[in-house]
Amino acid sequence: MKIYDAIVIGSGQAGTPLAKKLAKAGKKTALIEKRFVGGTCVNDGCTPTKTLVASARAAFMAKRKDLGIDVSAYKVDFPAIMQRKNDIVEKSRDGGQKGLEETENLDLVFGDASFTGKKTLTVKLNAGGEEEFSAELIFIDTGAKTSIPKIEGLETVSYLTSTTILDLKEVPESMIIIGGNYIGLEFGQMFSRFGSKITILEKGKTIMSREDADVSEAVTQFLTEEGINIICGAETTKAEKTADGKITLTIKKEDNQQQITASHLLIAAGRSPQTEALNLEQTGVEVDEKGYIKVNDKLETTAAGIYALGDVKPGPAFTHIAYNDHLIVLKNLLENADLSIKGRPVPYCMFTDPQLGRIGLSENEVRKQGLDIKVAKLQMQHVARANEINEKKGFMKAVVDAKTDQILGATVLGYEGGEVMAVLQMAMQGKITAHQLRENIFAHPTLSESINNLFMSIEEA
Ligand SMILES: Cc1cc2nc3c(=O)[nH]c(=O)nc-3n(C[C@H](O)[C@H](O)[C@H](O)COP(=O)(O)OP(=O)(O)OC[C@H]3O[C@@H](n4cnc5c(N)ncnc54)[C@H](O)[C@@H]3O)c2cc1C
Ligand SMILES: NC(=O)c1ccc[n+]([C@@H]2O[C@H](COP(=O)([O-])OP(=O)(O)OC[C@H]3O[C@@H](n4cnc5c(N)ncnc54)[C@H](O)[C@@H]3O)[C@@H](O)[C@H]2O)c1
Repeated sequence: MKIYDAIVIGSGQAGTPLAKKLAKAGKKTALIEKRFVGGTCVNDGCTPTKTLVASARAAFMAKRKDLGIDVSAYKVDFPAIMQRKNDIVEKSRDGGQKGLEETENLDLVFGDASFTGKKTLTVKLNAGGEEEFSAELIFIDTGAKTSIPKIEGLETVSYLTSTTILDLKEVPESMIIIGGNYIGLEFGQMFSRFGSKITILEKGKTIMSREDADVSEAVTQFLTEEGINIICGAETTKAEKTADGKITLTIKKEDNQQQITASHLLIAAGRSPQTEALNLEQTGVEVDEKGYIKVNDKLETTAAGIYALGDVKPGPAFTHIAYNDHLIVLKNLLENADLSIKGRPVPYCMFTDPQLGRIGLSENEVRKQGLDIKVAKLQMQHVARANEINEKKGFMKAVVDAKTDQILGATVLGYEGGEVMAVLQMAMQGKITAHQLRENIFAHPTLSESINNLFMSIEEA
């Protein structure tokens, strides 16, 4: 039995920095990872997808003629695109691994961990054999994996997930995507721009059903204009392989039934926590009905000394949230801080083109709460910078408390929407009022400059 002060399971966006900092603080630490250093974000999530989104935008720009440049011929060199993606992923993964290996007091162990007792684990080593580990402090950062919906015949067709799609060798001729949210929409637009004929099937009434209706309407419009077929309110009842190796789905929409065939199928219908293999029954760590580890506001599980961070716990599943989780746990443990996840800002950005940057409450959420609010809204076509670069799709919107003039939430659906959203996030955190922003000096002509005009729209309303 190898005895440590701390064991971190999973080298994700919380586990990697946590293990490193615990070791640097003098705690003898083991970081156990079954696959690759960096977890989902580096290997199968943010890094590869945003690298590919950039290539897809380059293809889209080559096709556009509106800026007066006519690229008479262009080719999507898919192997080169994938090689660029692989190079960036490997550089990040290798850098992360080297950093861990060079950290004193830290052992990086490649293997699959599961509990054998309250504070003991067995690790099936990737190199072969098994080893027992024990520590008083254990941190679970095992992330999530693709959820596979129950569809008759799905097991008979070879479908892709957000992980396996990253190994494609050729651009699919056509692809059906089940799920119309982050993963489905980012991959859908990307592969459409690479040349695939894309159909997105969403079971909800709209795509991006957690967002305001004006957001999902605008995104539907720009994706449809690019040639993507979006079918909402669609239940997939059956999957079959055709004689020529394609995939046919039977879908039911209201009382109508229809069949759609494509060369490829991507499942993007959500993710579920990786807790099954952990054998949590051996500890006092409880999970909810979906398998997420139950935690309190300080990320402590129901077992003393065991913490859960990142996507394996309920709540928003983003890299920056997993990273923030590690800061909360670390500072509470090592610096006697009293940090919690309660009330922390949860910004996010969906990397369609244009992007959707979001922070705080949506208009819908605020109205449901019955708060007295004012809404500021500005179409991107009225933004000077957007006109100059001809990126006029989308809008900016902010919800403002009528009494305090504080911003409660913001939506920036537009070119580099995530960056403009971050400016509004800082204003919210710094408690800068809508009135102050209306008159603030921003450099001209930037996209952020239009924050003046956004808040002027309240006065004009
Ligand atoms: C396609 C895609 C695109 C995304 N894009 C974005 C984006 O643009 N922005 C954003 O903020 N977020 C994005 N995300 C979400 C983001 O990747 C996750 O929120 C983030 O990686 C969560 O980090 P984590 O620390 O919880 O776990 P993960 O990064 O998932 O790491 C968990 C690690 O634990 C390991 N592990 C699991 N079980 C065991 C075990 N029993 N023993 C040992 N090791 C184990 C896994 O191998 C994995 O390496 C994306 C996700 C996907 C799938
Ligand atoms: N840019 C980003 O920040 C980013 C990008 C990608 C992924 N992510 C993270 O990854 C997670 C997973 O993303 P996701 O898009 O797979 O999941 P999601 O849970 O956000 O969305 C899944 C969508 O699939 C639909 N759906 C579920 N079952 C279906 C079925 N049988 N048929 C048709 N539609 C169905 C749901 O209604 C929903 O709209 C997200 O929580 C997100 O945090 C983030």
